[in-house]
Amino acid sequence: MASTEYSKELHIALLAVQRATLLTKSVFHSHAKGTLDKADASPVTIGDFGAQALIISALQHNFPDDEIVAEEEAKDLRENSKVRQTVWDLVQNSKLSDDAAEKELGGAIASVDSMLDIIDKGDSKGGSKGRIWAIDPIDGTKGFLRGGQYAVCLGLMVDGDVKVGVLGCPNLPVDDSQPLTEDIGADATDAEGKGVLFSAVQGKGAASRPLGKGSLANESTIGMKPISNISDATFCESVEAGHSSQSDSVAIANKLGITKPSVRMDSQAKYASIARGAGDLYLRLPVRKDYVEKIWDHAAGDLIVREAGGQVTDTEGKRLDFSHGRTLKENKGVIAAPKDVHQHVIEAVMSVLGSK
Ligand SMILES: Nc1ncnc2c1ncn2[C@@H]1O[C@H](COP(=O)(O)OS(=O)(=O)O)[C@@H](OP(=O)(O)O)[C@H]1O
Ligand SMILES: [Mg+2]
Repeated sequence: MASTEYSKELHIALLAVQRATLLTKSVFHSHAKGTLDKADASPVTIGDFGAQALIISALQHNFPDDEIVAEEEAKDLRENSKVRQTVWDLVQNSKLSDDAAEKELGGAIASVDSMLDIIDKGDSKGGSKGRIWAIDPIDGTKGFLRGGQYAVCLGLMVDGDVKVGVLGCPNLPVDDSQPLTEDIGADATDAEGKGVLFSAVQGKGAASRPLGKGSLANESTIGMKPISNISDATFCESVEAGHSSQSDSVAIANKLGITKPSVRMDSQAKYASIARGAGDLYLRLPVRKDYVEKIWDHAAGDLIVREAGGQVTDTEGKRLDFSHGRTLKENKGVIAAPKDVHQHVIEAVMSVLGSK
């Protein structure tokens, strides 16, 4: 592998997200359909803990001095031995089939107690200094549970700036050119041709490759689709009306002359989908004034879209600011669009939200 800036970080992040995403898929298959009482926890809980443990263990092996901001903590596992054992069994059985890659990630976690300590290493406060990884082990909880879109998310920030981003999207089509449709998220799990790893390094563009089970070869460069007429745009938004205002998005679409209905999908799969040109815009419009977005819900997607030729800001046109700890407390909502139309979209957003 050529050694350029952040190439080791990218390589390890891809392998770590690949291994964790495969774990979440196995949880979906073994726990989603009727065995919940045995596990005494929801599959999302088991998948979240397992994926977080695997990613942090790989990061600690390779970058022991880096800090980590991750969504979960081990408290519930420490208190519930049945769930703890379920997660531990799963983590022990989640190995990449490529032995050399598994070795690069540091191999197996030594014991159940070290697994708990590893999960709790994601408690950094974040901030504007140093190297900090942001992890969302299962983003799009509801999507995961319904067999739709979800993403395993990992980003590296250096002094508050995102340098590397990786998204594991097991239920998106491998084919970058497949257009988004209304039902792309429904019942997609394990259908033929599904499962993608997206990545970006600052200044080096964005790429996709099949999630697969083995090597990371077959990378393709991705880019946003040029839009000649904004009224032809396809926009994505959250499935959950509580996460993004669906009435405001209709008003903004009207203002832009967009007639196509939105494509609703859970998770950072929205960022990935527009970055590969399968859709054009991502609107995340605040519903509750008091909600602050979390950095792990946006770090990887923000970089992947910007490296694919897009711009990502909040609803007032300010870049997302990852230097304020675990949240994006200086931003409200997210607007992602191809660079050359982004300002036009922001004007429509501000005129709709400003007139409320
Ligand atoms: N009120 C409110 N407003 C905005 N965002 C919220 C809100 N509440 C939660 N969240 C976060 O949304 C994350 C999932 O985002 P999605 O775009 O996938 O939403 S949805 O799943 O389609 O509903 C979700 O991430 P996960 O918990 O990892 O799924 C939350 O961090
Ligand atoms: Mg999330």
